[in-house]
Amino acid sequence: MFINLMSGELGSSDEELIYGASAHSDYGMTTLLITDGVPGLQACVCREKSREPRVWEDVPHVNGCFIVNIGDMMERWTNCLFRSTLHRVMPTGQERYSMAFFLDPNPDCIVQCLDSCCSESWPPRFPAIRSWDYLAERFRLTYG
Ligand SMILES: O=C(O)CCC(=O)C(=O)O
Ligand SMILES: [Fe+2]
Repeated sequence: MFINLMSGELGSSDEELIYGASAHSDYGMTTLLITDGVPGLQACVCREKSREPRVWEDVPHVNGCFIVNIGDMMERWTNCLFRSTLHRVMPTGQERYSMAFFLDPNPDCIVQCLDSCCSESWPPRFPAIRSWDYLAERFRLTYG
C-alpha cells in the first residue's frame, strides 16, 4: 500500500498552475483516487496505449465516490483482458488536491497470468514476476 498526496500550486507571479501530471498508467494493481473536485484529470479512451492520436476525456467528479484506476500489474495478471488506464492531470490554473491509494499485492506474491485469462489462442503475454521486483523495476526506470 502506498498513498500519494498531490497538490497543484499557484505560481506566485502569474497565478499560473505549475504542476499537473503527465500521461501515465499506475504501476500496481488498483488505485483508489479521491480529488477535491477541481477538474484536470483526464483518461485516455483507447484500449491500445500506443495508438495515436490519443483521445482524452475529462473524468467527472462525483461527490463521495472514488475514482478507480486499473494498474499495470492488473494488466499483466489478466493478460491484457483488463487494460490499465492511461491518465494525466492538465493544469487549469486552479489550486487542486488529490489523494491516491495504490493497492498492490504482497511483495512476494508471484504475478502471473490467471488461468481464466489465457487460452491456446490467447497465450500469456508476460512472464511471471514477483510483485516487488516488478514495482522496484518500474520505480527504477522512472526515478533512476
Ligand atoms: O491527481 C490526480 O487526479 C491523479 C494523480 C495520479 O494520477 C497519481 O497519483 O498517480
Ligand atoms: Fe496516476
